[in-house]
Amino acid sequence: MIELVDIAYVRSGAADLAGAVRFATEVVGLEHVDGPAGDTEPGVAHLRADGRHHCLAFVEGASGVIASAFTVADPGALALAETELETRGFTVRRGDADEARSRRVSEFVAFDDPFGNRIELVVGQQTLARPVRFGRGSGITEFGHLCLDAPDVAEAHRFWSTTFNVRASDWIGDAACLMRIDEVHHKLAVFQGERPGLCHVNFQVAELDDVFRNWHHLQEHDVVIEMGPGRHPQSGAVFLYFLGPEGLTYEYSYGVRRITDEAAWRPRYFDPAERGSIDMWLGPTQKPVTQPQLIPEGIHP
Ligand SMILES: O=C(O)c1cccc(O)c1O
Ligand SMILES: [Fe+2]
Repeated sequence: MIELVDIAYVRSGAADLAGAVRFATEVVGLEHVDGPAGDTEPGVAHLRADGRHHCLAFVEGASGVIASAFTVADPGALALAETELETRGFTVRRGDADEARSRRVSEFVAFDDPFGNRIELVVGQQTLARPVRFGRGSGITEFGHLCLDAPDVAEAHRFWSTTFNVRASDWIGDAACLMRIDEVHHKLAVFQGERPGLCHVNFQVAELDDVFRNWHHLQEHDVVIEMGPGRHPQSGAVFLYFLGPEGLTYEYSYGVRRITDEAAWRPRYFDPAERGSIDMWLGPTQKPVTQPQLIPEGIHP
């Protein structure tokens, strides 16, 4: 059993790197760590939400997720994880020094999950001591969770829960499984999708008001709201999903449940066919984009 400590980052390709960074800072509110004053690395931009050096890295190139990363405790744990994954039949690759530097970690290994999602396990993720210089006052407090796509959610849960210290917190039938690695209701989710991929990245905000302020801000800037504001019956969080450049879906949420009595928690099974199973406020599940011409260049892929 491999012990995951936390989520670390998502690394994603950006065909228009400057556009992806502009959206992440000016719209989402993240800090561009290696902006004009930072140490620049050609073709890579690091975005920060909390103490971590970054939780999102854009790499100039084809759009789409490159890897999703989790922290393990120390180099010994990483070495054990490497052996364990190889024993289970996975091809595991050690990152080289340049790759580790770009990720601001001391060491990492990479492998593909059974569905083809590239996963990286890291140690020594850099922490920045200075406060986050948020690009906008969106109220972000931290990188909340990442959500992967897989064609078979039950099989994905089986993989994650038997290989790692990952437990199901709640199910939405065979459409989704929300999984925890610590007290937070979920830091990893898997949604049913035809292909592997990144379903969304989530950022927690400080107040309920931030969700609604952000909603207005996004609307004023003609950002495509995919769903919300609404309330997830699973984590209890008030949420807002919106579409960024390069096809990346972001989620703000406030008020995610913490599971403090680990022994007492039983995962619940919500029915994806029930209208309130994703949004207990019964909002529309997808806002149709009726006027795509209103979406400015660089905001929508
Ligand atoms: O927070 C949740 O409970 C949740 C539920 C369904 C889908 C999500 O993305 C979530 O974050
Ligand atoms: Fe989510």
